[in-house]
Amino acid sequence: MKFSKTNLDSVIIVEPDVFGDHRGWFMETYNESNFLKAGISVKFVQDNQSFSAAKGTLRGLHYQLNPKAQTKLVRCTRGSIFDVAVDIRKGSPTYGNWFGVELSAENHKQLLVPKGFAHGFMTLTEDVEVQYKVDELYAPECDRGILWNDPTIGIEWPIDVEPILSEKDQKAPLLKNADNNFNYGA
Ligand SMILES: Cc1cn([C@H]2C[C@H](O)[C@@H](COP(=O)(O)OP(=O)(O)O[C@H]3O[C@H](C)C(=O)[C@H](O)[C@H]3O)O2)c(=O)[nH]c1=O
Repeated sequence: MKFSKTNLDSVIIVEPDVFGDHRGWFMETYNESNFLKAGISVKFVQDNQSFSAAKGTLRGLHYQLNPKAQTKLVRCTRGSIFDVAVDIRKGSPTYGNWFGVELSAENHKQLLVPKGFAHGFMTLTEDVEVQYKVDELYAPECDRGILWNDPTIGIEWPIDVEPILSEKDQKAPLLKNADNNFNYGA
């Protein structure tokens, strides 16, 4: 299992070891001991899965406020997505900066999105399944969003068509107007 840093501290790309043979392949998709050895201490309590039928579906940018903030370990098990994390910790040297990476059933890559970061993805194919582990239970009262194309963040989404969005995501606020109780270093 390989852990790679990104331009955002604590946002990590995780690449499991894949064991192929004549039947196909096997991989450990999560291993607590490997994460602890990599200095990542997290206790996941919920697994999520979503299906998006159309290419260009965009889910995000989402996060849960403290005290229900979530660390997420995201992977794509069918098709392909462009997965994005945005630093929304006030006072962070990378506040408002984003990182994106292609996660796919093919490349087996995962993205660790820590508390204090908004998360979203755009599907790059049809019939996409995304699975992710979170370390806090769903708390709708703490569920918040930021507008996917907030110009102050400037995410370079890879498909230049109008994305398919939920009503909630269409109405999400800009980062500067979003509820935010994340402070860098807190
Ligand atoms: C997140 C969540 C949702 N739900 C229910 C609430 C709604 O009735 C329905 C769809 O929820 P939502 O539209 O928020 O789903 P997504 O747009 O896929 O949002 C998720 O996708 C983005 C990329 C994220 O990072 C978040 O984890 C999460 O917000 O599932 C639950 O019952 N439990 C949950 O943990």
